Amino acid sequence: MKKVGFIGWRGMVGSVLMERMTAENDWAHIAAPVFFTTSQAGQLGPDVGHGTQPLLAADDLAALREMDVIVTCQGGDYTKALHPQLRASGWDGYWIDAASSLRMQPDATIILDPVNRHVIDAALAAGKRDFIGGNCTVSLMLMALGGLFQAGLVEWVSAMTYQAASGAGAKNMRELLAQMGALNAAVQPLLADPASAILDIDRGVTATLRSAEFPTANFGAPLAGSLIPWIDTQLDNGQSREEWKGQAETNKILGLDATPVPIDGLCVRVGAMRCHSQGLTIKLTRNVPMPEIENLIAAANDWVRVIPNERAQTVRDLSPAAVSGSLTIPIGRLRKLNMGEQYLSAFTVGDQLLWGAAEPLRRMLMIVLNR
Ligand SMILES: NC(=O)C1=CN([C@@H]2O[C@H](COP(=O)(O)OP(=O)(O)OC[C@H]3O[C@@H](n4cnc5c(N)ncnc54)[C@H](OP(=O)(O)O)[C@@H]3O)[C@@H](O)[C@H]2O)C=CC1
Ligand SMILES: N[C@@H](CC(=O)OP(=O)(O)O)C(=O)O
Repeated sequence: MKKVGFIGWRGMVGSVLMERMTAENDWAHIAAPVFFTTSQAGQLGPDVGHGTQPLLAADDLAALREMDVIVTCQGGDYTKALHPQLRASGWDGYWIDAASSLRMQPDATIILDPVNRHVIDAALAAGKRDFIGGNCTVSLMLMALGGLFQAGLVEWVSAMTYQAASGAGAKNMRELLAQMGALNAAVQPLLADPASAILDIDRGVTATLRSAEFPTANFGAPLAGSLIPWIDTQLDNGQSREEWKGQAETNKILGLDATPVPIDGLCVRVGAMRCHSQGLTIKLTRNVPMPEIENLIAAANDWVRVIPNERAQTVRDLSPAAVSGSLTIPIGRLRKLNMGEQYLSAFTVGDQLLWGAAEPLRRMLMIVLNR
């Protein structure tokens, strides 16, 4: 059995990974998992059915080099610091990583096996060793639209996103709730009085959103009762880095770098907790009837679910509230747009901590362990 080391296992993404591995009984495939830490070396690690062992230091190169497989959810700074040292030392184990740092490196493969198992298998056969989870928005879009890409039906995509607080980290999720609480508290007496005027309540909310005391240390702006139309850093061409990832990562995942499909849009942070939603405009390469489109999308993988373009089911099933904590990828609002028969609209929602982060890593680990 291969030796597997875990770094970042107690963070938000790492905890979801641990939960999923337990739910799928994955620990049975690992003789003695080794847990590392950047801050708690020597303390007892988690018990995943093999007893507890002291945590090892995550910068202990000798201990890391003992591993056949390293799975890290620790973040990009850790990857940038340790991965080059390990490879320079001659370590040729499998590196499975949630961080973005290595994704576009020529030797790295972006993993989303329900969509690109053929790319992963080719990389393994070619002796590649770096397998990196994709950007959450990209992975969730591909889980939803994989059937259309597979059929060669996508000429281009414009994605307008509605991204959850969790994508910015655990502290940001707390800050969103603190903002919600502050807004409610500011107008509580007026809310409790059914005779109060709604415009007075609204004035109180707006004043609170704009007040210096409103908690914005992590987001840098109000999110509850508002939104933030910029995610990640600014690029010279006017895109945000999150928007740039759409085309770059999608084409790398699909192995289409030679003839890339154009993908662009606007990425927006909204007050959802852990589900990213996306409104998609798709230009098809040819006019295909709606039932065929729906069949292609639905048949692409075991998690995508087509929601009929009908009000009651859409409101019930196509929202962060419905999807949070589940692996299901609903896609709905499917219809041809006024622009013409080759223009398709779609709306999809996905849990960004599951298919957006932890699940592709978990599945890649199982692919490697079962080789
Ligand atoms: N958040 C997301 O949506 C996504 C994140 N990623 C990637 O995953 C990386 C990790 O993200 P995320 O899980 O959100 O990061 P977290 O901040 O939740 O965890 C990162 C590390 O912080 C340390 N830590 C310190 N205090 C605590 C505490 N009280 N509870 C838990 N951990 C603590 C842990 O390291 P230690 O045990 O060593 O102290 C932990 O591994 C990101 O940097 C990114 O590269 C990828 C896709 C999506
Ligand atoms: N940038 C994403 C989360 C994330 O971690 O993305 P990446 O893995 O590409 O850095 C968001 O804010 O929603």
